[in-house]
Amino acid sequence: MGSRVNVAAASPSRVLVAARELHKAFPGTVALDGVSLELRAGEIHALLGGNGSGKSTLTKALAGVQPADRGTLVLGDAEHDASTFTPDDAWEAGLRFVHQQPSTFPDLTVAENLAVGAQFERSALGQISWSRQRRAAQAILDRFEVPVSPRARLSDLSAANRTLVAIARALASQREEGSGVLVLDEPTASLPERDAQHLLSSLQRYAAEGRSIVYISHRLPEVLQIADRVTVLRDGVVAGSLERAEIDHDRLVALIVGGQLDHRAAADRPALAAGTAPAVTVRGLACGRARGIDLDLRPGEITGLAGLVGSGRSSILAALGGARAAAGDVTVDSRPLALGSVAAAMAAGVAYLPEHRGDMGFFDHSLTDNLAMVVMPRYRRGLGSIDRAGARRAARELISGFGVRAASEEALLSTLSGGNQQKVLLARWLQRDPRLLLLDEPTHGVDIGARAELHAVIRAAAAGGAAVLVASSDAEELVALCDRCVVLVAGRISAEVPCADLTADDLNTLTYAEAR
Ligand SMILES: Nc1ncnc2c1ncn2[C@@H]1O[C@H](COP(=O)(O)OP(=O)(O)OP(=O)(O)O)[C@@H](O)[C@H]1O
Repeated sequence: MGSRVNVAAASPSRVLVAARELHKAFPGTVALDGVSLELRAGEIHALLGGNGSGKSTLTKALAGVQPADRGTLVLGDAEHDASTFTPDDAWEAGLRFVHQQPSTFPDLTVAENLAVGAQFERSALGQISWSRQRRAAQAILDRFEVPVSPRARLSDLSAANRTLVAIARALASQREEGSGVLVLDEPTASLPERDAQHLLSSLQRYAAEGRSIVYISHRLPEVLQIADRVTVLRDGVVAGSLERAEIDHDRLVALIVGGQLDHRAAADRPALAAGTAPAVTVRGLACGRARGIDLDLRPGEITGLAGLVGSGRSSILAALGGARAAAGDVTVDSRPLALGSVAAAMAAGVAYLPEHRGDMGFFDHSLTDNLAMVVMPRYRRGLGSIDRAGARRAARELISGFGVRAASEEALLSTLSGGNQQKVLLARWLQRDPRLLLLDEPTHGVDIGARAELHAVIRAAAAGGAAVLVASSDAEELVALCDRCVVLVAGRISAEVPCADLTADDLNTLTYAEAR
């Protein structure tokens, strides 16, 4: 990485795209309030900001998929009215976008994925030529140094390589070699450390060729590592822009949260009394890749599940949440739990927040409906009527208690930013005072301030008597949040370590060492 040519630093580089004074309002929210941004050739430009600060809205305005209400976009020599900017304009100007879950096709091969949206290679008779297709794909993979075979099915690749294929596809369609803008929305959010590093060094290479890379992330260590410049949004305005030499952790945090982080969240919890009986026992659990899983989960204890993608972390949580078929013996408060049934799990006091919000429990209704749905008996009145005013009151309290940024309790869940949706879903389950709380990537897409708040909420749930099981690809998060960590390798538990003196590096070492 040290050999990288930093074009941005070497010369006052060309501005490829400039956004000037963008405004965008939604009912009840001003998402962009005069935002300006310059993207230069050869730079990695980090776009940061708390949940709901306007990052996605700015990205959508640049992509033309949700134009700004007003403002100007300057693309090379051409000036566009931002309110009439279209996806075609963005494409023509060489703007490409890769989202957190890239829109690739898992059942197709790498070569097929690279051909979709471009042109399939055809023989002289006009038929699709698969051998030419594979050769063309190989050339793209070589050019962007993506270490996969054109014949591999996308679903068989690691998450990092899937993302790299999506990026290669986006870059290959840019007209001029080594120019244009690539916007990446949290590409490393669910990648383990080593895969994330692989992706970051690829991005540095792509920038050094003269592109501009916009990098949206909540992971500050990555930003410190790769950003040439940073723009921080807060409440729809630019809170600050920093050049490489000015970027440091504390400055970034201060710009993102608008002050100091609240460290109360990190306060110690009372130590767990020795000999506390487990609230949940798991014996011989088998689900997906996970096999022979034995766990004792005690009330008040937060247990982390560490492991690489595909190690079985998510399968274990889904099995205990009743969302996947599974075999084995599980008890909650000494009573056997019927596996494979969400209803049985809920009745036993299990609350499960899956990794992908869309998988389970995301209903595009109002926040009130989403929060009330798991505690409906509280609001039922005689003759089938519902105490709607009571549900709205409770929703308002939860929204303020969890610091959710929303226009009102009647806003649709889909109109909230990603991190705020996550807070609502966590708030929903915590109302039930669960006995077992299962959290898969609980702070995925959540900003640094909200993350501390969510950790405090999770600790409070444990202090209230819940046994908590957390899966995360972020070792920092696990060691900060958990009492102990269980390391999974290829579906089996390979180690169990207390977190008191554990560092994230220790945990990563365990995870990878065991994987060899
Ligand atoms: N379609 C919409 N309707 C109503 N409000 C919206 C809509 N899209 C975004 N908003 C609001 O605009 C604000 C900015 O949201 P945006 O998604 O741009 O934030 P973000 O910085 O990308 O957040 P996150 O880090 O959580 O993804 C938020 O308050 C959000 O609720």
